Amino acid sequence: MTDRLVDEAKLLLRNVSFEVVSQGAEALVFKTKIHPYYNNDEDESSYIIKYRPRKPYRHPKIDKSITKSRTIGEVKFMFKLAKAGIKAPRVVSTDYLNGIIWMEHIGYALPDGKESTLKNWLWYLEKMTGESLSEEVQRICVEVGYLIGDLHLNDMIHGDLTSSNIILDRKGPALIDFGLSSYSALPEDKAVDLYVLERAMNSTHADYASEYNSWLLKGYEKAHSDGHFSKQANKSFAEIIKRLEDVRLRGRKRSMIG
Ligand SMILES: Nc1ncnc2c1ncn2[C@@H]1O[C@H](COP(=O)(O)OP(=O)(O)OP(=O)(O)O)[C@@H](O)[C@H]1O
Repeated sequence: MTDRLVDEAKLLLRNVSFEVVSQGAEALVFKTKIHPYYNNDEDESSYIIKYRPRKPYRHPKIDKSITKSRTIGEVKFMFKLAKAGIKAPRVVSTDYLNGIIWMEHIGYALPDGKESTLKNWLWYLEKMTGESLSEEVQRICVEVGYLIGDLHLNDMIHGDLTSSNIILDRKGPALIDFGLSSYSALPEDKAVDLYVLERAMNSTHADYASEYNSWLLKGYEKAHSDGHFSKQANKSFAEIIKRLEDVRLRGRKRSMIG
């Protein structure tokens, strides 16, 4: 399956050598050294190519239109993030008709060779070092919470916050994967975004999730209370947290009913 999709991508990306990074539900992700427009043989930069393949079970016309609108939606969201100064990869180029986004590669290799997603980093610490609750982990979780706070202060919703969709870069944490992103000023939508992350942390980092989640919320609160965005931000934080409690309650009821 993947081989066929990689072959399809090779046809679209002629003369571009790449390695496969991941195959998710929506897209294949490749890493390349090649810049789409200029000869960069001399520089050390890497790029990520995200490719949404055709879905054979969809009518071709509908498939084309879905791929086009999702790719454009993701690219626009990334442009807005850059404009708002929220850390995320910069878009280099897009071929939206073929579902391709070429973007800056961010992050670095962890000592075990894996990409520096928050998940891989926390797992590495959990398994290898016994330093899961260090001051550094607390600082990074607070920074991630602050980043998400900034996202929400700009009325932008990620839609799929997990520890895999946060990459630790030398310049600080950054968000990736905006395939489910949207725009909303509603506390409910922001609370659901936070709840998705809380659930993801609970399932992916079960032993330390309560500490991680409380540090993430601490950073989220800091973004709302340090006055860098607006004076009203504090009030909106209180509304979001109230909503988050409702969302958690609904989540618990749903899991009790099954
Ligand atoms: N700009 C980037 N820089 C570095 N690594 C990246 C970048 N974008 C994606 N990746 C890597 O590729 C993986 C998958 O990317 P992404 O989440 O965008 O794809 P996806 O198909 O939507 O994934 P999924 O369906 O699993 O959520 C990430 O977890 C990360 O390891």
